[in-house]
Amino acid sequence: MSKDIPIVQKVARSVSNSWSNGIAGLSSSPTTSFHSPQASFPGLQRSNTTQKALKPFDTKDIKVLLLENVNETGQTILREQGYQVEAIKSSLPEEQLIERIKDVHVIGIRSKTKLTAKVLNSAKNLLVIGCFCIGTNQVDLKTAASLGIAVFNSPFSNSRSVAELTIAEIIGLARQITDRSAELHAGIWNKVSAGCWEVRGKTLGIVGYGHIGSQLSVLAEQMGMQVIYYDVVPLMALSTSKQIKDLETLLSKSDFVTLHVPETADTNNLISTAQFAQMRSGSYLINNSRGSVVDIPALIEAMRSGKLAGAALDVYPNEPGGNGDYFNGSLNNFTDDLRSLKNLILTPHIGGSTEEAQSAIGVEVAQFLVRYVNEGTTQGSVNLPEVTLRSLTIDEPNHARVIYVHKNVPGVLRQVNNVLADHNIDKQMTDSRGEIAYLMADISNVKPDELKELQHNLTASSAHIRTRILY
Ligand SMILES: NC(=O)C1=CN([C@@H]2O[C@H](COP(=O)(O)OP(=O)(O)OC[C@H]3O[C@@H](n4cnc5c(N)ncnc54)[C@H](O)[C@@H]3O)[C@@H](O)[C@H]2O)C=CC1
Ligand SMILES: O=C(O)CCC(=O)C(=O)O
Repeated sequence: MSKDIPIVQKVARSVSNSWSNGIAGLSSSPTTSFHSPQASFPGLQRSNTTQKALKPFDTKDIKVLLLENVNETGQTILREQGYQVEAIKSSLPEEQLIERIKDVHVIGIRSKTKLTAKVLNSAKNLLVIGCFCIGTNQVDLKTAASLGIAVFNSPFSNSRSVAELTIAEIIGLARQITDRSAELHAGIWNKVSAGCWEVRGKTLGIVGYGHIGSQLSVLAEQMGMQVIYYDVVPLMALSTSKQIKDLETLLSKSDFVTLHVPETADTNNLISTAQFAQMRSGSYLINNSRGSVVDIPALIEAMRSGKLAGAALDVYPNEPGGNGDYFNGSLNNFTDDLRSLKNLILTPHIGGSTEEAQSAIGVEVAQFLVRYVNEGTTQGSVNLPEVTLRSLTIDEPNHARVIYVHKNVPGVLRQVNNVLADHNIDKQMTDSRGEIAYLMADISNVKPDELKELQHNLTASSAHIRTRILY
């Protein structure tokens, strides 16, 4: 298979000046020395104008910490901005994370790093979090929003990879491939057909018909499977698949059940003893979603009793921060039981681990991070309101961009506009999400020595969470 990574849309170096109450280490003396602009996000620009790229401080003052082996594509985009990027292959335990996160402005993680309230409260300079994956359950999104820290993810760049892994597992379980392979690796020739099946004509029950579930349904139908799905919201059925009104009915009709739901309070132990009882005898369960979704002791019991003919697990309640011989009792006390079971495919959370997915995720999330740091754009954020303004251009030399994250309470806009009253507000956009609101305003005729006062006055409001001024 080709190792070539897909052509990556490079983000040109384009860093705005930033005057932020939360950033230590950045220059506090903005100048008017505007630099040659480059277009980094063409879609957001007006035609025939060139985006302004401003650098009153050295871009290497932006510190980025990337954990969990974030793909080279993402690292390159961030380095090309001039940011100081440190990339580590594993995740970090909480105490080390608290130490390391203190002075970074940007952190990039995948599914293992837990950004809890305790960790976030120690991240005094943190502007933005990039989850280089789909799931964001590892981040305390509410606390992040309350601190004015934006969170981005990659909503579907690895969906196809997870769907393809699931297809491989459906056939692998039906034919007991991993058992036969393990036997032959041990020198045992065991040619059997009992309990091995074609998948054609069998019923696949998909729980969670989002990006992954619906993609999987198309692939499964192409192999001649009948697809039914259960989701908490009504969703358009692709091809000939059918939505089922409740989980119990889906479980009782499916030969293969596969889970593609997020980790939430409602999906915790979604499949437990009662649900295994509702499944068909000799059916199969696949969990490529999150470890909390399946009650593993109940699964072990269902496998031992013969109720299940096989299962595949890619995710576990506790997963190690890096690679190594961790699949023992130290993290999860049921690992020995799992390892002893036949026709149980165990994979180390590799659903999204393909070259294609990782390089695409690297680009997508790094671009979100750059846009947020340089321009304040929250489009794509999973925890802040989505706000964007078209770029400032070199035709607007004395403009500044005010970014104001604040509590969503009455009277704030009046206060902000009073502070900005001496300037023309060229464009302004504000939106709220729950208790948090996000305002962006481009103002003209701003002299460099007025920036400090603007910053001070905006920060004075009791509703203030975070103010940045880009100019
Ligand atoms: N193993 C791996 O490497 C990977 C695992 N994942 C996991 O897969 C999950 C699903 O990913 P996507 O399909 O992209 O998410 P998605 O958000 O597109 O779809 C999830 C679907 O689940 C439904 N849902 C939520 N709660 C439900 C419940 N209680 N019962 C039934 N349906 C429910 C939602 O309505 C939605 O349609 C992610 O949240 C992530 O945890 C994602 C990528 C890679
Ligand atoms: O590849 C990873 O680290 C995480 C994949 C995953 O679970 C996700 O995208 O939610």
